[in-house]
Amino acid sequence: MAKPTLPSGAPRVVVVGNGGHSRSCVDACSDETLGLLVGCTGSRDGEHGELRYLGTDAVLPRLLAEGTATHAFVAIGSNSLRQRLTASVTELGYQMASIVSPTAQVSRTATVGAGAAVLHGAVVGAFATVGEGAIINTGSSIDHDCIVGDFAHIGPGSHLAGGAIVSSGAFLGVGVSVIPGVTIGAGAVIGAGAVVIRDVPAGTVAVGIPARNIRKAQPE
Ligand SMILES: CC(=O)SCCNC(=O)CCNC(=O)[C@H](O)C(C)(C)COP(=O)(O)OP(=O)(O)OC[C@H]1O[C@@H](n2cnc3c(N)ncnc32)[C@H](O)[C@@H]1OP(=O)(O)O
Repeated sequence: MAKPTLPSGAPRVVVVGNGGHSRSCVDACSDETLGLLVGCTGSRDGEHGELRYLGTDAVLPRLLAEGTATHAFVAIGSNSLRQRLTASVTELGYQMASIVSPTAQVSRTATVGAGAAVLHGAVVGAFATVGEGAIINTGSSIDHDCIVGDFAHIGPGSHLAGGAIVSSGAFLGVGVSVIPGVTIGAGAVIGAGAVVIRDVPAGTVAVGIPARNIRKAQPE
């Protein structure tokens, strides 16, 4: 990626993770909103496609100490791993960057937490809240007054109607619809294409139309 000219005080951001979700996040970055992307860490050497690979996560303390990076963005699709790595890089002393695609629409009355990603074409409605480290994936929408908890993931093309709540660490697969006012519990998993019309308990897998609880979610 060509290095833009930025003010000397601009955030210097290392992207933690170099898999598919990382590629989507970097594609949704703009230099104006994020700062200078200095490269990525991860386990798959040289496979990011866009960012310079800086090594495994073991290089993170050095990057911070030498001033190569000031901020981190954890670009990992797994909710639990993203949460653990966020805790680790925060402990190291990194500030957390968040990503909002220039093609996303975020209401001026909405809040987007540190470390969150709002990807291409997503819509975050009036007075909605996106928690820390949450993912609002490509083409999804969360309408007015929705709450998406910390480290939750709203999958591509999923839609939350007004006032719906997706609790911390929950995952909605691609193309899920949630009717107004429903609460999805912490760590719940909602299968692709489901239509959720009633509350889903924490730690439960629910699938289908209407969504039915099929089992307990396994720890990731
Ligand atoms: C950018 C990105 O790519 S973001 C990532 C987006 N990822 C996704 O959308 C993945 C969403 N994942 C799913 O939908 C998965 O099927 C899960 C998590 C719901 C369940 O996965 P598993 O635990 O492996 O379930 P498994 O495949 O064993 O299926 C269990 C049962 O549920 C059914 N089932 C599974 N998923 C669904 C679904 N989405 N809708 C309806 N029924 C389903 C299966 O047919 C099966 O039924 P049966 O017992 O009658 O045969």
